[in-house]
Amino acid sequence: MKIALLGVGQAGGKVADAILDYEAASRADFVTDTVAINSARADLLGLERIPVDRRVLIGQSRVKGHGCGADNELGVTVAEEDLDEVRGAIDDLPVHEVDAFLVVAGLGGGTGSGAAPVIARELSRLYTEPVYGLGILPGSDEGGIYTLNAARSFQTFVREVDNLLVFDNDAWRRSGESLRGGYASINEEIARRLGVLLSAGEVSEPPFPESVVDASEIINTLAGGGVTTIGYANSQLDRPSRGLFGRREPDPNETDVVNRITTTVRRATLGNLTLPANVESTERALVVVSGPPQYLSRKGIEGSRRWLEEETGTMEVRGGDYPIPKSDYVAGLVVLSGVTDVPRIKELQQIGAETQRNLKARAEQRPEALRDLVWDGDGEIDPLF
Ligand SMILES: Nc1nc2c(ncn2[C@@H]2O[C@H](COP(=O)(O)OP(=O)(O)OP(=O)(O)O)[C@@H](O)[C@H]2O)c(=O)[nH]1
Repeated sequence: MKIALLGVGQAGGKVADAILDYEAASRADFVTDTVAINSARADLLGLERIPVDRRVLIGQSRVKGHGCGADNELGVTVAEEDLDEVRGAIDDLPVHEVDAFLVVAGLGGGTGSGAAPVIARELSRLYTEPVYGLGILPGSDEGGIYTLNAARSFQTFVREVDNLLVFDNDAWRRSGESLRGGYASINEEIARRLGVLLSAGEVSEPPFPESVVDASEIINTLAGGGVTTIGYANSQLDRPSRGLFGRREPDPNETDVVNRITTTVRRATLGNLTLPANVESTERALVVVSGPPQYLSRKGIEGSRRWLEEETGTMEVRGGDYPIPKSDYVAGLVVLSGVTDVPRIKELQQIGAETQRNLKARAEQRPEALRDLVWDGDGEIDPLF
């Protein structure tokens, strides 16, 4: 699937950069064009892969290139005010070569959280191609305001896109990974998952897939809107070295191949989702199995599809393969689209609502508290003027 990629805010830009890294390392060409949009000049300068002339600074007259400081209403305002600048960049996109748009942003801050839904709405207004969002949820240790921002942006973003793919920074941390050392490894993980999905149907040299996951398979899986979570797992291959004279590797046993695929797909679905969700609440699903061609099997993929049908209770499960000859592992990627039972979103909304109540109550008490602080109780002290 060919996409136009728009990274909004710092997280959006960095994840877009990571997706371009993945593309450069893979055999496929799936990003037609990229645009980074931010209100912080330094964040735009820090990007590596997105071309300099595809970086758009918004909100300069209001925030002077310093970002929105986790104020996502300001994020909305600067995007709306500078929509012409954004439109200018979008106008340059070779839209005839694009199957869909992908707008990426961290939902906890100001710029990405506020501007991404505005940009998605504008893309939907201008083009007939689907507009997907990739929203990153903040870690729960980031604090109330980030959670409230994410809860508000989530509601709006879901409404403005054709489907919102969600990645929860918290789920990554709970899986035992650390957020320390920056977000580099988490961004690589996001890029890998999207990369496998989007590049599977865009292989330009043999071996070609037996069962191609093309753009229409992805679009049909994401049709109907809502929220999507993506599972991924891989199984390391113990491949014999080729020896001095490049002996051909013996073909693996068929039963082992099938078992490896089905186990990997189960692991991807049950323990490794970008947003933990009750699998039974899935509306549509898609499975892609990648690896060296001799480790891919129609029987294995069919078995995984059937297993997913049973597990999700939906009959709409699509599937295909993505041969990568030099890969050292077999990977299973599972897209669960239209999930509705997602405890983390409920938690986010609950904490967000508490934070909002707390902020409102404090704002109401503040004028009186400040008056008490500034004026001496008996009014004996005269102000200067
Ligand atoms: N996965 C991932 N998450 C990130 C990254 N950087 C920030 N985040 C998350 O995204 C949220 C928003 O942060 P930023 O993207 O820096 O914020 P912004 O959209 O630029 O907005 P302002 O800085 O407030 O103008 C944070 O609360 C983090 O949860 C990143 O590189 N990767």
